Amino acid sequence: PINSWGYGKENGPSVWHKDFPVAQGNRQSPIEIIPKQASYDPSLQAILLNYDHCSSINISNNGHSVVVDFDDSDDRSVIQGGPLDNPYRLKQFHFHWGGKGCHGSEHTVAGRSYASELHLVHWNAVKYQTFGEAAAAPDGLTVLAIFLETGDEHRWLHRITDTLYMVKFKGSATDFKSFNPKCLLPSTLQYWTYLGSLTTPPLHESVIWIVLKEPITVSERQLGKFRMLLATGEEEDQRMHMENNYRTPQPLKDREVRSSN
Ligand SMILES: NS(=O)(=O)c1ccc2oc(=S)[nH]c2c1
Ligand SMILES: [Zn+2]
Repeated sequence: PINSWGYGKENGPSVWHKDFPVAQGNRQSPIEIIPKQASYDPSLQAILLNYDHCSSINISNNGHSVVVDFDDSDDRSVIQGGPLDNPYRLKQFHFHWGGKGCHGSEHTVAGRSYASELHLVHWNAVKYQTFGEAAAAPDGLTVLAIFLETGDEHRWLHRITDTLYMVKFKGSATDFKSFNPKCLLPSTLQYWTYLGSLTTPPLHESVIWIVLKEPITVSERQLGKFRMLLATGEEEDQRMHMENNYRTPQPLKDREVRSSN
């Protein structure tokens, strides 16, 4: 069935095009970012994140990642500025990670990948009525991507990793209130930006990507807790750990990557 996609040999990124032909489209994500080939655009503004009154609702395991959902019924948590024409509302954030070592990010930078990548997903509530409608529109979504590299322990990530045991199984969810993702940002907001897509099915070409240049540092121990999550449900007897849930870079085709200062 169409919703059985995953990251395994039989249902992974190399066969997604069978159910989702746009996988071979002209603005697919992720991409390899080559800093020297990115064009510095002085007209690009700074990224503005107004997350102060953000309201996270819950944390859940959808079998592909662990997702923190937000109340997006008003403009309390928005991203604006940068390449954006209007504010985009925060809907959810989730992660992609590897099995071990330094693979796991989706975007790569001059051939190097990071251990993990955090995606903060926002939608254009000025032009569209629902997330679903925006997710299918060329300027519908903006995803802020943050690289995670391993090193010292991240002082705030434990708030997430301490709850992962409660969402071990696919389909599980638990309350996760008043978490402000601002605590997961690096110290500078320099970025690359380009037009791309969702990196998981349905792979809609609806994302204005904003990829931060500066990674955040998390410990191997913290990252290890993500790998204890299961891609399978409690009732399934064949347990599969959730890891290597990343798509590899796609052809840049006729796109340019712009760089902020
Ligand atoms: N990995 S990602 O491109 O940020 C992304 C963001 C939102 C999504 O909603 C569906 S459905 N699939 C998605 C993938
Ligand atoms: Zn993602």
